[in-house]
Amino acid sequence: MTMIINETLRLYGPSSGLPRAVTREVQLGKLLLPANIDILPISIGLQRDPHFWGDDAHHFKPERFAEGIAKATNYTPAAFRPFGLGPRSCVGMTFATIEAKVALSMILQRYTITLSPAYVHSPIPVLTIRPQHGIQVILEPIHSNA
Ligand code: HEM
Repeated sequence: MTMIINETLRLYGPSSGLPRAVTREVQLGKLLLPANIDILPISIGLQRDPHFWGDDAHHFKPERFAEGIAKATNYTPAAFRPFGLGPRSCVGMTFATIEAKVALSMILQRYTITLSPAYVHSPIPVLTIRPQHGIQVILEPIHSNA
């Protein structure tokens, strides 16, 4: 389940970019950033970059996390940062991850989930990344008394 959550956050994490204030002139690779500007590094670009993730970067492949995040990113922490990075990273990361696992476990103990034929894949950024037309699924009870 951890691998599935990580892969979901890699491709469809709620945060598409993390705004940062540049307080002093800084060289960032080939770019010379002047002081007193705001920048928006796009996380979703890094998390889909074939340089880090390979030619199948756009495919949903949870098994790429089978040996952990460090191995999946080839030891490049900035390539996977759905909860940010560094001293201002998300304080709710552990809570959110556990909550997702508890909720999913409760659903999967009771139902099988199939994607509805009505589903249209169209993730869009509206403050956060979200499915433009919702996610229609078919839930079937596993036990007759569910
Ligand atoms: C899947 C769920 C969540 C995701 C993807 C997420 C993602 C993020 C991201 C990307 C940041 C910005 C980090 C940065 O600027 O480097 C952030 C900050 C923050 N998040 Fe979350 N978050 C989630 C859930 C939560 C929850 C459940 C809580 C509270 C219980 C929470 C509390 C915070 C707080 C307080 C900050 C600001 C930290 C700071 O500025 O020092 N988040 N989160």
